[in-house]
Amino acid sequence: MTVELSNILQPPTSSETPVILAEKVQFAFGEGELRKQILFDVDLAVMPGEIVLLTGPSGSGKTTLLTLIGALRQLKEGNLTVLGRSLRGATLADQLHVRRNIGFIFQQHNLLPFLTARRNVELMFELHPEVPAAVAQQRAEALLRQVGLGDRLDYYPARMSGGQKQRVAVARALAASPKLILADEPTAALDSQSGRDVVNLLKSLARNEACPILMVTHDSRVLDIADRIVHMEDGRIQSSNQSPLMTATDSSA
Ligand SMILES: Nc1ncnc2c1ncn2[C@@H]1O[C@H](COP(=O)(O)OP(=O)(O)OP(=O)(O)O)[C@@H](O)[C@H]1O
Repeated sequence: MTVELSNILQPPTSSETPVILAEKVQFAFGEGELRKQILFDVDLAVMPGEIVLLTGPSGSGKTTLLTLIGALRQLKEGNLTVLGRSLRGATLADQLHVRRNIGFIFQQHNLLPFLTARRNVELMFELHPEVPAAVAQQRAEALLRQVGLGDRLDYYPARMSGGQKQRVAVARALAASPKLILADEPTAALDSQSGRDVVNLLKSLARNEACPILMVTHDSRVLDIADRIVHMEDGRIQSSNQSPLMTATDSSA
């Protein structure tokens, strides 16, 4: 058997290492009598390039799990490794490393109202001072063109529709070439067509950059973008499946 030197010198390829690995994750809000456990023994692995949707009833713990994965909350029980960093008892430096490498998209676009579309996207690079301003400007402009807003570069959020604002949020999330996108109900505030446009854009841009996505959604209209759907109930993962569309496509092949 021939063993390539490059295989010896290099660590396992990233395709073999989960971007997110949660093992027996528990989480509770409050202390003592007010303690309320929200997550129970959550196991989840997301591989590079995967698009995984997290569904489940209101209050089942989806957002809580997403914020733990995004290093926006402190994990105390169980193990959670994101982008190669263990988040249990993580230092602030580790948390910041993980956050800097994630593109976040929320239900509300969270654009700054006093900045233009272009400046809202460029703002991401304040977390990356190593990127020269001219490069940041070019990247912001190119992404806004890719999301179909080449003619809105200097518009303020107040002059854009909900779908356009969410497209700016997609451009912003992808600006600094994140290694993971976490999206929480990104289509909830949008009409059906705008919602589809936003997730299709997100999918194609993320695919171009081989960036995995973990998206919380109640929106049955966008389930077909998923490689896999993970369903949560009462703080537990109930099932993990291929998307209905993929299953339908497979069986018709
Ligand atoms: N800061 C908090 N303090 C106390 N309890 C909280 C806090 N945030 C969320 N919860 C509770 O944790 C549970 C899970 O909330 P979470 O937002 O994770 O659910 P979800 O599945 O994302 O719900 P939805 O689909 O409605 O957004 C809920 O019972 C909620 O009331």
